[in-house]
Amino acid sequence: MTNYFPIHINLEYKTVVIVGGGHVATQKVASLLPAKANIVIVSPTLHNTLQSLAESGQITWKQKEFEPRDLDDAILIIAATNVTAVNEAVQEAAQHWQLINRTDKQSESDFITPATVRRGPLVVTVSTSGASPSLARKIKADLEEQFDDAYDDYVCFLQQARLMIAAKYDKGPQRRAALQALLEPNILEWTRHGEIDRREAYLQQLLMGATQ
Ligand SMILES: C[C@@]1(CC(=O)O)c2cc3[nH]c(cc4nc(cc5[nH]c(cc(n2)[C@H]1CCC(=O)O)[C@@](C)(CC(=O)O)[C@@H]5CCC(=O)O)C(CC(=O)O)=C4CCC(=O)O)c(CCC(=O)O)c3CC(=O)O
Ligand SMILES: NC(=O)C1=CN([C@@H]2O[C@H](COP(=O)(O)OP(=O)(O)OC[C@H]3O[C@@H](n4cnc5c(N)ncnc54)[C@H](O)[C@@H]3O)[C@@H](O)[C@H]2O)C=CC1
Repeated sequence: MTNYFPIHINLEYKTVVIVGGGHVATQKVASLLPAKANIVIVSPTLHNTLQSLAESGQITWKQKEFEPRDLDDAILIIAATNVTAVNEAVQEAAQHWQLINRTDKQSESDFITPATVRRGPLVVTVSTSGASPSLARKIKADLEEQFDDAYDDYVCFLQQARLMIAAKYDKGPQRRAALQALLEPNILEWTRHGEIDRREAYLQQLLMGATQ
């Protein structure tokens, strides 16, 4: 089994080339779009969902069969055609500095993509290291329930509160105690119920030094 190293890459304005424009390519595009990558699809055909994204300029579609020069600017490459020989040719054409994901052959991939739950800044990913992609998908569905939509606003609040606490207290025990007190479970509940005033009052207390 490969022990993959999990990282979160900033792909903004970086080019990701996907060869193939079918179901699997559509799944990969869905997880790449929030990362604001420059997504280029090389494929003679395009899945319906991807057609509208191409029309609105959110992705670039090169309507053609794969050629090695299609990979020129790619930092990441996803080989997602239904033809093994084409996926092999994509792998062959990749330079040593380009990372490739063979969607049909895990053992030949430099990276694999996890199942991902996004709630604003909160990103929860699941991987089975390729052992069972379906299990990764199932665990994701469970996590979607556990981390409901309220987490978006909740984590954004924690981010702002953390900045305010850092501005108020120097590094040290008082700052640590205030940051720790932010994990008070009521804050999530207040967020869920729209009780923003109570949440704000709690933060103001922390900023006045009340952490016990
Ligand atoms: C190694 C990896 C490489 C990669 O693609 O990155 C890979 C490889 C392969 N998947 C295959 C099949 C399926 N994959 C899914 C679903 C997902 N697959 C995803 C990731 C990964 N799939 C990477 C490992 C992830 C991990 O476990 O850590 C998810 C999580 C994320 C995503 O795709 O972005 C996404 C869920 C999306 C979501 O819900 O969010 C389903 C189920 C379904 O679609 O409902 C099936 C059918 C059931 C089955 O076969 O188990 C096959 C055989 C193909 C064939 O038969 O030819 C291979 C090839 C091989 O195993 O070598
Ligand atoms: N990693 C994963 O999560 C999964 C991987 N797979 C694998 O992914 C592969 C693709 O599956 P789907 O997307 O369902 O197939 P699909 O049939 O929906 O799409 C295949 C795409 O490849 C394109 N294509 C074919 N020849 C090409 C060429 N020479 N140059 C460029 N594009 C070309 C087709 O036009 C089509 O758009 C399968 O072979 C399967 O092994 C399948 C399920 C899940």
